Amino acid sequence: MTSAAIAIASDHAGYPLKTDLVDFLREKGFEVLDLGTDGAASVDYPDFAVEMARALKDGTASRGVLVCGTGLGISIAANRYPWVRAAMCHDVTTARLCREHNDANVIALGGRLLGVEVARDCLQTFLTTDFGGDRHTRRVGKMTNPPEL
Ligand SMILES: O=C(CO)[C@H](O)[C@H](O)COP(=O)(O)O
Repeated sequence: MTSAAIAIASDHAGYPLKTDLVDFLREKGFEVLDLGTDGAASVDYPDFAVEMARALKDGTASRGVLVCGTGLGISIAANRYPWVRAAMCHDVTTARLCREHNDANVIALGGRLLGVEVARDCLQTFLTTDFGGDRHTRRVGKMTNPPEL
């Protein structure tokens, strides 16, 4: 892990889990960049995915955590940006493999689907698992620079 902050963002549906994960990250000693949302009022998850993409692009964050109701919409939105590899994870195996094989730099979690303990375990695994390199480097490169169609 680099020393840059871990960015975290959610919509209203992900806000309760985000609040817990901010505490978890701080307990673990990480610097946390909380990009919102800041309460239960209904918001649009793509707006927070954009802020995550911005934080990763300008280097204020090295990794990110995104939470919406399912983890689906906010990961789809973040993955519109080629430097974002957001992986929707629902257990520690997907959290491990998204790092080993995909070099994911963002974990996306479903705040309405996951219990807090499972989400914390996923995040811990995501943050402590290294990219495997080798053949996976070539494949990640193809995602970062896809052919023009
Ligand atoms: O999971 C999500 C996107 O994938 C959103 O959190 C969900 O769609 C929000 O729904 P609602 O506006 O009904 O609270």
